[in-house]
Amino acid sequence: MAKGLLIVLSGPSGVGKGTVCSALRQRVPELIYSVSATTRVPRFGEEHGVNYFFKSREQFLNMIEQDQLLEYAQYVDNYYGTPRDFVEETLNSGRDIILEIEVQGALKVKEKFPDGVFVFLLPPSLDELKDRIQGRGTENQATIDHRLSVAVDEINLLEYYDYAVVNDQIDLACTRIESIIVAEHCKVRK
Ligand SMILES: Nc1ncnc2c1ncn2[C@@H]1O[C@H](COP(=O)(O)OP(=O)(O)OP(=O)(O)O)[C@@H](O)[C@H]1O
Ligand SMILES: Nc1nc2c(ncn2[C@@H]2O[C@H](COP(=O)(O)O)[C@@H](O)[C@H]2O)c(=O)[nH]1
Repeated sequence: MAKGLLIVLSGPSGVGKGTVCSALRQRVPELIYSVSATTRVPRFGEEHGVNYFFKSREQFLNMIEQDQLLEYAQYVDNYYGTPRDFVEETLNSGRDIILEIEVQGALKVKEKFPDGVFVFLLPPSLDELKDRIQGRGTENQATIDHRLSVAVDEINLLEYYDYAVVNDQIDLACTRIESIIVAEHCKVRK
């Protein structure tokens, strides 16, 4: 059986990865979502096992030690990582999986899965990025400033990705990513 596609969606904080990914999953229900582990505290309405597996620092370090993570990164004040077994089992069963992760982690995944499809989501402008992250209202000002301060360095790593998608409108960004997935399925593998 052919393996599924590994799709990695990255981009700076506040660009709309979560929003676009949710909309994409509504349109492509067979697309499996990789739930990450994190040491970040849950935001209002977030659920363990749905949005993230929320872990203590000790539990997270234990997952690293047990080699349970495909990749992990320290981003701003917390750890984030992708549980390995779920990704491998999904791909081996022939289903496509999407990882919504930051750039350091995405580049580690690329080393392990060079055949993955790496999509970078871009904001229409840096001012719009700032407005979106501020407008979400989930982080304090110091965290927002920290996240924005790494955003330009993250965008500078765009060249390591296969596709750049501008998230100007959610529906359009989804259509672009859906088209990429269709094209990747039609690709002649050599
Ligand atoms: N195309 C868009 N136009 C306007 N607002 C948008 C668009 N896409 C997302 N947003 C808004 O921008 C904010 C940030 O979106 P979202 O939380 O999805 O970003 P993210 O990239 O997942 O952020 P993080 O990496 O911090 O988790 C949200 O309030 C969301 O509603
Ligand atoms: N390297 C990884 N990055 C991840 C993972 N899961 C999420 N993320 C990214 O972290 C930042 C911050 O997320 P937030 O939920 O606190 O706003 C964002 O860019 C996420 O995409 C992961 O498993 N590995």
